[in-house]
Amino acid sequence: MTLNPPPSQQTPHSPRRIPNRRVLIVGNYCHDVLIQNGSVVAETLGGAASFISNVLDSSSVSCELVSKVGHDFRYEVTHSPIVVPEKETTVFEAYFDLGIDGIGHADRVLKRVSACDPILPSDIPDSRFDFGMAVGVGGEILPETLEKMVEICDVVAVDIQALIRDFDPVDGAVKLVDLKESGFFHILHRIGFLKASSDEALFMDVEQMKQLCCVVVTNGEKGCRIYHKDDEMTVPPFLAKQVDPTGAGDSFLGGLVVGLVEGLTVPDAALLGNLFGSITVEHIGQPKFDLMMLQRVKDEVQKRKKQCNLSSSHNNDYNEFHERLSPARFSCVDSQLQPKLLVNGHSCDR
Ligand SMILES: Nc1ncnc2c1ncn2[C@@H]1O[C@H](COP(=O)(O)OP(=O)(O)OP(=O)(O)O)[C@@H](O)[C@H]1O
Ligand SMILES: O[C@H]1[C@H](O)[C@@H](O)[C@H](O)[C@@H](O)[C@H]1O
Repeated sequence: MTLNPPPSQQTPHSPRRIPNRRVLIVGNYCHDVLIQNGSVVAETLGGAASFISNVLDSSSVSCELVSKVGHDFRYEVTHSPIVVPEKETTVFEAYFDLGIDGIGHADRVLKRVSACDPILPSDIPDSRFDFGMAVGVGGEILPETLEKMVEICDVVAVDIQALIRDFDPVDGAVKLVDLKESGFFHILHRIGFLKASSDEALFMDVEQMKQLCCVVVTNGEKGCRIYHKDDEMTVPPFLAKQVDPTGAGDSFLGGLVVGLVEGLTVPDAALLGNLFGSITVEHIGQPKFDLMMLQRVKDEVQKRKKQCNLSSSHNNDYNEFHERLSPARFSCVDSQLQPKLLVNGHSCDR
């Protein structure tokens, strides 16, 4: 199975004089408060946009980020957000001791306790991009925002959490609505990739969506599964010692897009996604990727591209790529230093 990136969903536009910028990330930064047994165990920079830009920046993939925060935003970030002085930054509380259902599904209960402004089409630059990533966390992506993204980006990857989250009016608890009722359904035939966790995938019809775009369902320590038209396949995980699952799906999506921008096939790019996801669960908050590991991954990606160019028969053998990436992944050993406050009992031993 090849599962190559779907062709671009470009709308007709005049011939380009200026080359595309590479990746546009749209989604608000937030403050994450991690709570266990009634106590705050960590406060960190959050938001899918922050985890994704961390992966892209670390992998030297140039990106532009559109994000809104309030006057109280606390973090130094590489990609400056738009500050809305009269608003507060989006805040999520993540409760790690509620709602664990015994079979590893709900690893945390999330409450959005404050929400910054939505991102409007006019907040997004008018340039063209190779990839767009619609990665809201607190309802900040509007249907018209996504419409603008599909117009200016060759391929758009969407995290379903940006589309199907609803928030309890009293305590902000995150609820999910069916994708068909989300108000975004009419735009989805124009996107390239839809990423969902296995819990979120229950809120869409995968059989229907895989006809419209490439669907990627992540499944924690089990890796991920890709669906496109009549093809589907599982892409294996990397072993990790889980400390905090926050941001794993975001880093996964970052790794997937790094692979696609580099010209890898979808399964190979998903392997990079699994790699960055597995490293992220070993950290509380934003992972700092080991420089040696990043260099080894870059080298392996280049080797893989050469190999695929030489022989199309290698295209489907992503197991070999997995074997080559595994040692690179284990050069990143600082997980031993992390306090293990948020282990959920679903981690793997190396
Ligand atoms: N315990 C783990 N061991 C190894 N890899 C993991 C583990 N947890 C997550 N991953 C990797 O990260 C990817 C994304 O994880 P997951 O499916 O938990 O996403 P998610 O629920 O969207 O995460 P989040 O909402 O916390 O960002 C997985 O497909 C897998 O590759
Ligand atoms: O920082 C986290 C992270 O981005 C998660 O993917 C998202 O589900 C949460 O809402 C957010 O607080």
